Amino acid sequence: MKVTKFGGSSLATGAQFERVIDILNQDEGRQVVVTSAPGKAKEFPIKVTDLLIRYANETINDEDATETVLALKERYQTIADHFNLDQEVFQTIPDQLDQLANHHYRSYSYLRAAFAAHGEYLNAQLLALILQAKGEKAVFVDPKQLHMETDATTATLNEEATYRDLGAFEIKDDTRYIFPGFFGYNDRGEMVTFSRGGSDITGAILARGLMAEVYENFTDVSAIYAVNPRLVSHPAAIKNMSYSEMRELSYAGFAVFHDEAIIPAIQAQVPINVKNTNDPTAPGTWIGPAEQNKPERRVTGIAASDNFCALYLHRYLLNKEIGFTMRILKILDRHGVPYEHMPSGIDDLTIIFNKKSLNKEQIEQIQTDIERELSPDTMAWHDDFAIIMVVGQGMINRVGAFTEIVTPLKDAGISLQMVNQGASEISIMLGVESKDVDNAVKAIYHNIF
Ligand SMILES: Nc1ncnc2c1ncn2[C@@H]1O[C@H](COP(=O)(O)OP(=O)(O)O)[C@@H](O)[C@H]1O
Ligand SMILES: N[C@@H](CC(=O)OP(=O)(O)O)C(=O)O
Repeated sequence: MKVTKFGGSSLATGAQFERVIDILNQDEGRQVVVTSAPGKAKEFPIKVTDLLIRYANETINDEDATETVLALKERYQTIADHFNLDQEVFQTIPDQLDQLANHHYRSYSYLRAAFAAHGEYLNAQLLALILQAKGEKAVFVDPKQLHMETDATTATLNEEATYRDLGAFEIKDDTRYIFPGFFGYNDRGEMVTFSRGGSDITGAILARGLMAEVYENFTDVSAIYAVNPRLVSHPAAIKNMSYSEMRELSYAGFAVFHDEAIIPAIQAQVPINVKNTNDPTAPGTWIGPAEQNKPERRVTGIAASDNFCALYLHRYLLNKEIGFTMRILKILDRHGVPYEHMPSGIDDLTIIFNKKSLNKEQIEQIQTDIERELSPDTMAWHDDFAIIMVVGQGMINRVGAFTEIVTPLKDAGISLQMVNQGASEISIMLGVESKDVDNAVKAIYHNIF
């Protein structure tokens, strides 16, 4: 049995749904299907999830949501019309959109989560209705088996309860099960979402919990490329790579696959195959254990993200001072702020944060506390910090790899803010100013590939 996830671009229009149904019919093993919400298409420049977030905000602010609701209904209606779905059968979808605003929610966070989750919730129902209308045995599954913990904004999976329930989920040979991606339920029966792009995570959890032979992830590119195809035209395709390589690359900006979705696949050793809905015969990219996925080249991929900010600290004899780092961690803990990386030198230390993890007020408070409690000689806040991650199982011995990466930056006149060749032997992390990041990635890519 395979778990097959389709991204928003694969389910954006009726024509895309038709491709998806063809793909399902080509392989009886594709029994567990995960849907995203309808994504962007030429005629629809806004993702359904973003429309739902707008609808949620309008509801919270008591604003007129008529236009947004109409736009949402139109997205699902055009898909239903493509298949001449009986209007009476379809009607449950627009009805649920109307009802969303009438429910009671414990807080605005739960309201936002429930609204956002409905993109996939309704799309999975619609796909099941279309398949049923075609005479196929397809059932929509409300993902009650996905148990979520804590509040709506920092939801995590309750692994024990989830994998226990998935272990008991019965799969009949002749049936296709259509699960919505992106959300689960907490103990109180409230919908709670993963972070954006989280339908990939649902697919991976189902692949692990239902012991799939493969986790297929259908998107709109024929492979994962060595560099973002929006940056370099016709980049080298990655035929296969290890779980660890994918995790580092997706963490650092390869938006094609969610970085947290690797973990359940690793835990159950389920291979992942990223494929293209619009080019389904292309082999795509395989991701699996390192032993079976030997690298073709020293460098597998180069990812970048400017989603970071950094605090630079300098103090002479920092290396000799016991407890300096511990006091920094205590300050961060006090303000509830996680950090991403903390590379250090003999007298310097850089703390790198994800921009989404802290607000302006926290930034100011952290700096005030560090100034007061640690008296650094220099302290500088970098708001425009980007990270480049050069990743490759083949770099493990690294002889020559560093020169290959850094020389093109020097030649392009790009100043390196930070280099971290830390514990992970398969990656080298570089910090540059955001304005330089695209040119830096292109320069490294063209020097290596
Ligand atoms: N290295 C990469 N290889 C392939 N695609 C990438 C890469 N980095 C970023 N992308 C982008 O990821 C997109 C696919 O991810 P996403 O938009 O989330 O798809 P889906 O809607 O199928 O979930 C591609 O269209 C591409 O622009
Ligand atoms: N629809 C959600 C979840 C998701 O995974 O979408 P996609 O598969 O289109 O990236 C989002 O937009 O974040």
